[in-house]
Amino acid sequence: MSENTRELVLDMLMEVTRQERPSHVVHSQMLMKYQYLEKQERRFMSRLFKGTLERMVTLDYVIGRFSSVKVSKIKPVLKNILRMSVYQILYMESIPHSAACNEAVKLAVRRGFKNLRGFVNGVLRNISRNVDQIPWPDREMEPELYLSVIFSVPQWLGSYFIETFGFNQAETILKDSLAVHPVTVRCVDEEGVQETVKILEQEGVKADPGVLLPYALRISGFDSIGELKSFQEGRYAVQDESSMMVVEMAGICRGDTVMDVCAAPGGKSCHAGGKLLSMAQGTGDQGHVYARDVSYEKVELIEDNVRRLGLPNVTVQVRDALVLNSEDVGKADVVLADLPCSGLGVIGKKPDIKYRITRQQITQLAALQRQILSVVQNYVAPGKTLIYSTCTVTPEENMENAVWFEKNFGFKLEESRQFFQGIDGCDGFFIARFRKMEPEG
Ligand SMILES: C[S@@+](CC[C@H](N)C(=O)[O-])C[C@H]1O[C@@H](n2cnc3c(N)ncnc32)[C@H](O)[C@@H]1O
Repeated sequence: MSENTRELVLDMLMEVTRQERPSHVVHSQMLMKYQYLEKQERRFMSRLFKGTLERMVTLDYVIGRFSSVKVSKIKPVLKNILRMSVYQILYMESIPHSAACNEAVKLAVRRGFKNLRGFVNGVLRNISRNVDQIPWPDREMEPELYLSVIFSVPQWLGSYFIETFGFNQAETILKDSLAVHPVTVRCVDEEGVQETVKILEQEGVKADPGVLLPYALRISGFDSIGELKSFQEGRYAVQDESSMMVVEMAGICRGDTVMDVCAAPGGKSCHAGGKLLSMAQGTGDQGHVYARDVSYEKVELIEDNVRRLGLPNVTVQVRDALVLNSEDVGKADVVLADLPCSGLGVIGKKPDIKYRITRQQITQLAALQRQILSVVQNYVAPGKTLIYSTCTVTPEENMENAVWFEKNFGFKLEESRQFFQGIDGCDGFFIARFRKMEPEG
């Protein structure tokens, strides 16, 4: 790999660790921007970038064991150079240790740390010589530190998971977050899944069935999904099966009015719109989805998906879900409230979440969810449905909020499901379906 490739990865890591942009955005922009690079180089960059981020706590632990300077005292650029080099040494068998060390030293010099090249070289050579003697924490004696270091999560999060789920389930969830998973897609033509499989195979993509739904596929063996013709033609949408379950559980009927109050990038709105279209079956009764989000930037993401998937019955609007629209009161057959959350069900896909989230933010998010629910419940027509969902696993944001909602508003909790990554074969996700009570008399 060229020096330049490693330098690009360093820049990407700097952007994420300075909290300028989320990792999935930095990664997809890299794939778009460097389309001219060899496939092999782009794969190397993806692996090194994602791997280093995913394993950051683990890498810092190892650096800390072999460095004379405390990790917290190492300058951010040098720290990221060390992290990505230790990642190569520990996890990339095809890279000789000497190459990882030499390239790191050159990179440090190019970034103005000429006088620290001995330090970088020393730490990396020391790690390289002792890969088999790293003193990892003990699973039985130090369970919290063990989860933190082995599965690369902040220690408070490891402790929180143990407290909430017990050690074994916490370990299963965290282990799955580091596993390599195929990309899950929702076939738009639910009846034509086999045809989509054939088209994907012609593009050199492996497609396996999903575990929860017949129209879900797990695809792998491609570089960037945006470059696949089948994707550009709108044959499928990238969506986890847990998220597809939202529309499945909503019980949408022909001609329904659906309000998706936090819709970007439009996964569930597009699913609902497609379902309504296929239910219409030439009757012209296509129903309607109002897909809303808080900003123009967010709404543009929904528009892109609606356009690509060709859905005439989805209207995209900028709306703040915290502000009541009086003209919508009692108008919806289905309100989808897929609310902002801590995202702990998707830390495998978006590893920066696990480093940024705090215990206090979980509590704040649970309160925000309550606020939004108390506004958007007004849009549900009597006898109709509200779906509350999150891509997280914390009881505070999920079942506790569902119980609170049933207790405080005129709704009946009809069904709820909590999915766990590593247990249910999908992302960690929560869905609750409520029915609005009809007025008495
Ligand atoms: C979990 S995501 C929604 C994912 C989406 N339902 C999908 O399936 O593609 C939560 C969304 O809530 C939006 N959001 C946050 N606060 C909001 C508010 N006050 N009003 C409307 N949307 C908001 C965020 O911009 C974010 O896009």
